[in-house]
Amino acid sequence: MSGLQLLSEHRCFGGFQRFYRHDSREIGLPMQFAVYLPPQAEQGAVPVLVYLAGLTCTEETATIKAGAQQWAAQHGLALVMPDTSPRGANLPGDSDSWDFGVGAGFYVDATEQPWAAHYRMESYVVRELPELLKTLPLDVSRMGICGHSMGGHGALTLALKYPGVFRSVSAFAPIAAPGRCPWGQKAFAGYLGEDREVWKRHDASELMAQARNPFPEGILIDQGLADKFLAEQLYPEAFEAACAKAGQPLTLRRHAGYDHGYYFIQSFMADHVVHHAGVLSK
Ligand SMILES: N[C@@H](CCC(=O)N[C@@H](CSC=O)C(=O)NCC(=O)O)C(=O)O
Repeated sequence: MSGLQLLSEHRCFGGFQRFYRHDSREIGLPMQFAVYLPPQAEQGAVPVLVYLAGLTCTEETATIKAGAQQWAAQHGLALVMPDTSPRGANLPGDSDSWDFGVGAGFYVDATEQPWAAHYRMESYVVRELPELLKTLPLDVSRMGICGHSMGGHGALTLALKYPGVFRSVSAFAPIAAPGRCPWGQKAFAGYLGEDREVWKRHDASELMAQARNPFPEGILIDQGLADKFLAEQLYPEAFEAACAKAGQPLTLRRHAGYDHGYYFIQSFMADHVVHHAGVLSK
């Protein structure tokens, strides 16, 4: 018994788009996630690309808007799209703002009260989800991770913290230095407390500055230059500098005219799937 409840299944590019619900051990509440199984999964276990979405999103957002399934079908990659926070905890203030609490779990394990009991998105993504995925035709020894904005922060930090879990990493417009930006400072103070040394353990630019070329096949980041959040919230240049210091190959592409939304993500999704498929097929 996997404990997974299949909520819906839809034919999509020769494979299946599925939505699951389960009682989460780490979160202590029911959680939902989306899985795209490409046609190749009918022949055997396929590699997995985990996609972490941004603030205000659910497991459905990128499933509907990112246009990733067509490329995943071509390259034989499964897509796993989790939710962005616990839901139903009903903690005081958890729905007062769109950048903290519900829809804004920031992919960390909270240590502060009242968040610590349920806001455990790091352990959920890194430990519980792979165990659940083993019950599907998925090869969790070949997993990559990608994400957007808050999810880009999640993808970069979880890849850097758990290189044994994720073999490839990429991001769209990631919050690349959360310790320096209002979104990150608010989330880290709320979930982790005021100690900035603790924040550094969850900050992609700080983690990368201490690393030594952990992803020799490179990291891919796309960033729109018409992104309204770029100057105040994202700091790709901090991650770029940290990669240079660490000897980490980075392809950081800056695109004139593209904003922060899913039209931008759709435009470059094929390249991200190719990036991950190239690493995970070896
Ligand atoms: N409500 C906000 C906008 C919220 C927003 O733009 N969310 C982004 C992620 S931002 C960083 O994590 C997102 O992906 N939204 C979903 C979508 O469908 O675009 C505001 O008022 O500005």
